[in-house]
Amino acid sequence: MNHERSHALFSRARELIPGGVNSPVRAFKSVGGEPFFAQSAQGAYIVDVDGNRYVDYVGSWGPMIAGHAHPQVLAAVSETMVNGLSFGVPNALEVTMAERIAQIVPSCEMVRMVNSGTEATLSAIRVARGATGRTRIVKFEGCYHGHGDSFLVKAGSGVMTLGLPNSPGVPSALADLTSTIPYNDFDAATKLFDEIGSEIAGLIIEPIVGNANCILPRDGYLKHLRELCTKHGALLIFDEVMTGFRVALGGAQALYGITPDLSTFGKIIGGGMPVGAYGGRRDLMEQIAPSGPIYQAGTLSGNPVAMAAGLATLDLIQVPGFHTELERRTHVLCDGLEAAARDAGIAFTTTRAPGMFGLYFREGPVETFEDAKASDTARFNRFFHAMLGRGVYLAPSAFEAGFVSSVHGDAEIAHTIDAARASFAELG
Ligand SMILES: Cc1ncc(COP(=O)(O)O)c(C=O)c1O
Ligand SMILES: NCC(=O)CCC(=O)O
Repeated sequence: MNHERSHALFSRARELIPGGVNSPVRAFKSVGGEPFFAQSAQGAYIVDVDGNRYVDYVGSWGPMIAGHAHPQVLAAVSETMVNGLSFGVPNALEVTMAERIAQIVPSCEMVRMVNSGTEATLSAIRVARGATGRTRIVKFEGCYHGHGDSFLVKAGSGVMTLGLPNSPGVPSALADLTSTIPYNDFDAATKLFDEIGSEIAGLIIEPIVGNANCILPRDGYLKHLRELCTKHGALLIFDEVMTGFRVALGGAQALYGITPDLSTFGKIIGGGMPVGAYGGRRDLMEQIAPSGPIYQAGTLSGNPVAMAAGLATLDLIQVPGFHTELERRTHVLCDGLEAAARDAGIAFTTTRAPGMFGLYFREGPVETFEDAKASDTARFNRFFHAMLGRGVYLAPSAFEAGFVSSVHGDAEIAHTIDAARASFAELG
């Protein structure tokens, strides 16, 4: 594959943009090599500036659940943009969006739109602190909630990939207020709440962890956390920026039947435009300015074009059976990859939730962050490049979930499994 133009762009980018990228996970740091620069993307495919075409399992890190450049989403954007790109006064589409989210996710009795997942999570913990009058936050090792100060403590995603789980620049006075515990460890949560439960404002969790590869909750684990929060007067915050509208229409909270106090969203509800949202119990959300004293704001929040793209995407995924089909495709892909690895005698396993998956170069099961870290990442890196060379783009890190969209059809999945068969054979 020729990557001449991408290489030239990356050289220019590195002169002026730190690391050549506007978000670290794009830099191919851990897998090695250089990122490709996108020219266009359509359906399940992304095409680079050198004309190479890849089946895309990153999907812009989550939003493209209905495929890239879906005609209905593009039409909604074009129809909306001619009326103006931003108003700075309320518009009808943001009301429709709030109604839609509240209808799909019943725990969100009220919703506030923001511009990224990071904004959603940092606003949610501000509400948790403001409403409870407490300061401590609990999170889980390997979970990523965006780049807010309070979350860059033993975080996943790029910070973990780059070995920077505790970022410089976060004052220790603030980081010390974030306690981290191992995901899926019932006793660690009980013990922490027994010790400092009365000081905990909120516990934030990726109900399915997608930023330390892909780790599913053990039976009863989320319920256990719900009970601990209720008992100790702390708020349970589900960060559904990744899982929301994906693992089920109503997100992980619908899949597992748990009601959080607050939820955060992003990615899919923007349909590829910059969007985030947070919502939850009415009594909590009413404490946000201007109805209450907890301040949170945004020049571009509720942007009409972003709302239009998000609503059009929600229209596409609200079709009955959408998520069942997404789940089926995820299984076909993961079963195929496991079979190919078995035939090649490679220690390999997958984890799956509807529309998302994890790949591990080790035997299963994978249930904890420690299990995920025990994957042979050097092998993953070689596999990543072997797949890329065969026209399959996986997340460029052993610690990121992959995404399946509704337009990853039989042909794309079959191509992926064939590519994996050849790639596994090369790994030896
Ligand atoms: C679970 C989770 N929360 C929060 C974020 C932050 O979202 P954003 O990158 O839009 O700020 C991400 C992804 O980046 C995420 O996966
Ligand atoms: N799972 C990782 C992300 O979704 C983050 C994308 C980014 O930081 O660019």
